[in-house]
Amino acid sequence: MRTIDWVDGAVEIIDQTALPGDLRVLRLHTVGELIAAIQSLAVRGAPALGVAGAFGVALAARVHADDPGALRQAVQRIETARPTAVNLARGAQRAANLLPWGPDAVLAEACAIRDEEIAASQSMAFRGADLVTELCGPHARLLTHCNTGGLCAVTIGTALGVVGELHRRGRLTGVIASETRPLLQGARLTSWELTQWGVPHRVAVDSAGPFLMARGEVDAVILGADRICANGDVINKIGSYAHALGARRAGIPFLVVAPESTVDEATPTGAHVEIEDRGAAEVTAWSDAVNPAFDVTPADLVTAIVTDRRVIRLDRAERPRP
Ligand SMILES: CSC[C@@H](O)[C@@H](O)C(=O)COP(=O)(O)O
Repeated sequence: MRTIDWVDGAVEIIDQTALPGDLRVLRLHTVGELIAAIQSLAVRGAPALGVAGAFGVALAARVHADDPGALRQAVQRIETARPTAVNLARGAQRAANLLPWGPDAVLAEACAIRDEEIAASQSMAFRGADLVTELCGPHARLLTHCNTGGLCAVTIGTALGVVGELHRRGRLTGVIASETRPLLQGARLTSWELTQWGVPHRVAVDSAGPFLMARGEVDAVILGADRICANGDVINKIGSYAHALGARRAGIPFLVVAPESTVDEATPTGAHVEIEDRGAAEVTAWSDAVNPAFDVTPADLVTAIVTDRRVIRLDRAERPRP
């Protein structure tokens, strides 16, 4: 089942706010509905956001075919619906480049982006599984953060795709999914996906990760990215940096799996990236709160980045942009 697709003139998504209780499909007919789905995290995760951005422009191209001003405004609203994952603006912009050739050309480009993400997921799963075995030996116990499965992409996923591939190869001896406060992408979504795939796993509270590593219960941390900067800084779900510090202290690899569509060679470092602030309400109803949705893991804490085309060994001074 695909997380996001174009079906009979509308965008269909799995509503990730309803999981794990309900597996519900939403049909989005307008740019407004699509933006609301992005902002509520009904569709989320960097690769899926790239596809959503492109399909959003395909929707806009149909509705505003005769109104260039409204079309431009719709594209801009889609690109900026969430700020941190580079895929969203990139996917929207790629589809928007086809606007002069009409709505069918835009839709074809959006479908190409969808298909490229499916191929990228498959490629990362193989490449990442090989690297985990190289670094950790024939049997690995992995800790993952946030949700990086098929739900964050179109199918398969990024880091969780590697976990699934290692399971298929019989090379996995344990998975810990950190619950990922406050919206519980790990406890709700990763746990649901691993259950669907038949992968035994346990959920840990976020703050337990570094201690479990220190106690020798984890062979590597593996997670995704919303943006990878030219110097190798990794922007990902809040809590990733703490896991990187724990991994460095425990002396285990910290692996980032993300498609090339997430590598932003135009952004020099994490200091240049807007970190989404999702407001206090998601954290607590009874006291003030600060709620940054992502953090920056400095490049020197990252062992390797696995994309669909390359393995960048940051521990050997390689960088996304040489
Ligand atoms: C390749 S998925 C990697 C990231 O997009 C994922 O870990 C993440 O941080 C998603 O954040 P979310 O706020 O759920 O969209």
